[in-house]
Amino acid sequence: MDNPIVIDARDVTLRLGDGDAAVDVLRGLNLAITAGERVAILGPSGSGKSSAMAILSGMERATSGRVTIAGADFSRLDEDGLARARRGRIGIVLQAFHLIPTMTALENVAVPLELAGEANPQARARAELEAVGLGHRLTHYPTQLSGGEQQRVAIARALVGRPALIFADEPTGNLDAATGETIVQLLFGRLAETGATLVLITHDADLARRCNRVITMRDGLIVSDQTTLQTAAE
Ligand SMILES: Nc1ncnc2c1ncn2[C@@H]1O[C@H](COP(=O)(O)OP(=O)(O)OP(=O)(O)O)[C@@H](O)[C@H]1O
Repeated sequence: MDNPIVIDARDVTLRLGDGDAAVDVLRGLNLAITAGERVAILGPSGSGKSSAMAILSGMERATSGRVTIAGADFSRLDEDGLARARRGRIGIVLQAFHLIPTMTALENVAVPLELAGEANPQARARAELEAVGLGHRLTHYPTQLSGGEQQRVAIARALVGRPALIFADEPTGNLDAATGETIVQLLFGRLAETGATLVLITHDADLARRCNRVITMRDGLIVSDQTTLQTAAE
């Protein structure tokens, strides 16, 4: 059987600003992504990558068009509905980690489970941190962790609720090359273990090539969509 479609975007547009200041940031995005794919979205600054991610991850509503994510029609939901729909479906890893500074690593990772009212948040958060090699840093605060360690916590937080989809926006952008490589390997390893689908936003063509599909955006449109020969093991 074919893998299910986890992202189905049809004719998605995004217009920001009013009147003369209005900008057509997305000008008709069509995209279908199936479960287990690792998709890079590449493109120059201002091409609309982050805006596409904001819509596909339910952080922002499209101006027009239809977005279905893991079975939920995001285009019909209001802000509260989007927040609920994101929970359990979507995990996000950002360049600047975005951990909560007043919470320990363990508490940060438990947050999505607590918000979702799930059982045993602390025990599951601990297991997830152990899976990213941070079992010895459970009670450390973000400022007590290196950049690479903070990104491991962010990966654990993104995956702990077992979402169908992970969005990563320049996940190695704040890390040196060696640490970035370790983080990419860790992220891809955890994706293979959990079965989550990846959408990776990047400027970095080398990083994009690690994915099995590379989409290039320019001026609010997809201008190329190529499947590569990468396999899940790489
Ligand atoms: N609130 C806004 N009002 C008007 N235009 C906006 C607004 N936010 C973003 N834009 C414009 O939308 C376009 C796409 O921005 P977006 O951040 O999605 O691009 P990007 O490809 O992710 O760029 P980068 O790689 O630099 O992050 C840019 O031209 C930007 O100036």
